[in-house]
Amino acid sequence: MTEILEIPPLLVKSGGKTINLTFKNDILSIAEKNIPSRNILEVELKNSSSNKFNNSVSVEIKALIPYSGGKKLRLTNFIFEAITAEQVASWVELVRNVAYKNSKPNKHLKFVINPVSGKGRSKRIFYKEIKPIFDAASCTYDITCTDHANHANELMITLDLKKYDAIVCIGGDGTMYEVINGILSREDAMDVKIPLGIIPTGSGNALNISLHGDDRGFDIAHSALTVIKGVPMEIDMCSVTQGDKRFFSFLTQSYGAVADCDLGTENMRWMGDIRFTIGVVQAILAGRRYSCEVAVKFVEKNKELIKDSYKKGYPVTTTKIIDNNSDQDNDKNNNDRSIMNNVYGTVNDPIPEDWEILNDDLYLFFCGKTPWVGKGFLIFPCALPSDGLMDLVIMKRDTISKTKFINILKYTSTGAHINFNEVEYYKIKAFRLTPKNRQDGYIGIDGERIPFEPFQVEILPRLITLLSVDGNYCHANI
Ligand SMILES: Nc1ncnc2c1ncn2[C@@H]1O[C@H](COP(=O)(O)OP(=O)(O)OP(=O)(O)O)[C@@H](O)[C@H]1O
Repeated sequence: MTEILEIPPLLVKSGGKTINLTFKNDILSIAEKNIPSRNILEVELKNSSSNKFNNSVSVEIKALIPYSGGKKLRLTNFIFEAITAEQVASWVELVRNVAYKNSKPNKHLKFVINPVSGKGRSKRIFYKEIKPIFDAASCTYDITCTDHANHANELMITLDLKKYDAIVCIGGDGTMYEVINGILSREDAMDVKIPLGIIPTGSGNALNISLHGDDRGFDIAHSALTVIKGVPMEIDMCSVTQGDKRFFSFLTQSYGAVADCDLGTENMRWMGDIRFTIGVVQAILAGRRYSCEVAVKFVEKNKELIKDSYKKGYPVTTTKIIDNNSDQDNDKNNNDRSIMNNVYGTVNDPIPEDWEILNDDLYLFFCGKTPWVGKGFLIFPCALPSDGLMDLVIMKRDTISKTKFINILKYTSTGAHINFNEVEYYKIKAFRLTPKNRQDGYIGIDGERIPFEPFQVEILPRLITLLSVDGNYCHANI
C-alpha cells in the first residue's frame, strides 16, 4: 500500500556491507534505537549475522513483506545500523509520515472475537497471527470475546464508541451482521461514524472477499493491513421489514434454488463447497418450484448500461435522474448520511403505486450489495458500496431449461453469468417478495434463514463505514 519512494535513502550497514536503504513495503512501524550487540538475534535480515551494533544508533523497521509470489504477506523485523547517526532521527520521522500519510498511526481498536466462527479457531488465530501484526503497528486495543449468539449486537448498543478509532470483527459475516445491527439500533445511530474492519476467521467471509477479492478474501495479513492503513468507505444498508420486525442487511437477500442450497444443506457442511453444487442439482432435478410475487422499484433495467457504467467507473445514478418522487430526494440520498427511516414504509403497508409487479416461477431471486457472496461466487459484479441501489439477479423458470440453469451457475465464479440473455440484472431501490404456493421454504438474509413470510427491503444510503483497501470493493473484471 505504502510506497516509500519519495524518501531519500539512508546509508546503513547491512550484512557487513554499506547500502543505501530505501523501503518499498508496507511499513507498520519505524523507530530509532540504541541496540546493544546482544540483541542481534532480533534481526531477521538475510546475511545479517555478521552485523555488530555495539551500541550504535540503528533503525528498526517492522513491515509486512510479500512472499509466495507476492500473494501473501509476512511480518518481518529489520534492524539496520546507521552510518551517520545525525541523519537517523529526521529520516525516521520522514518515513513514519509517509508510511502513515493516508491513515492514523497508533490506532486504538476494539476487537470483537467470535470464538465459534469458522472452524472455531478465531482465538488461536488472533494470538498467533493477528495480534503480532497490530503490536508491530503500535496499535492499542481492548478485546471482547463473544460468549453467546447476539453478544456482539448487545455490546455495540452500549459501547463507548468514541474511545476507539475502529471496531474490528475477528469472525465471519455473522459477526459483522451483529455489529452493524447493534450500531444501527443505538439511539445515536445517525451520529456514529466509526469505521468497521473485519479479519476473516469465518467460513463464508463474503464481505472480506468483496473487499480483497477471491485470492485474498481469507488472508489474515492483508485484512489486518486494511484495518491499519485502510481507507474509510461508506456503504449502503438494506433495511428489511418482515412482520413487525425491522433489521439491516449488508450482503444479500435470496429466494429460490440458491437460498435452498445455501441454507437447506447445512447438514452437508462436512462436504465443503461441493454441498452447494449438489444441493442446486438436487433442487432443480426434483423440479422444485419457487413461485412468488415480487414488487420492485426499478431504477435501471438496461443490463448493458449497468455493465458499461461499471466498466467506466461510475454508478448508473450519475448517468440518469432516476426518481423524481418527492418522497425521496436522490441527490440528497447519494451524498448524505441522512436517513434512518424507511422511505417506502414496511411490508405491512400497501405496495407503492410506482412499483412493478412480477408474478413468476423463479429459479433464482438474488438481491444484494456486495459483489462476491462467497468464495468463487461473484454474483453481483456491478455492485457498488454506496450507489444508493441494490443489484438484483433473476433467473426465471419458463425462460431457462434445467441444464442451462446449472450450466450458467458455473459462470458465477467470474461474474460472466450476467452476459447470458436468460439472466436478468437490474439496479433497484426496493422490493417486496411474497412467496406463493408453498407452505415452507428458505429465505436468506445475509446467508441466514428468516421465516418463510413476505418481506420488504429498501436501500438506505451510506449508513455504515468500513475500512477498505482503496475506498471501493475489489474490482470485478467483467
Ligand atoms: N460464543 C458464542 N456461542 C455461540 N454462538 C456464537 C458465539 N459468538 C457468536 N456466535 C454466533 O456465531 C454465529 C456465526 O458467526 P460468523 O458468521 O462470524 O461465523 P461463520 O458462520 O463461520 O462465518 P460466515 O458467516 O462468514 O460464513 C453468529 O451468528 C453469532 O451469533
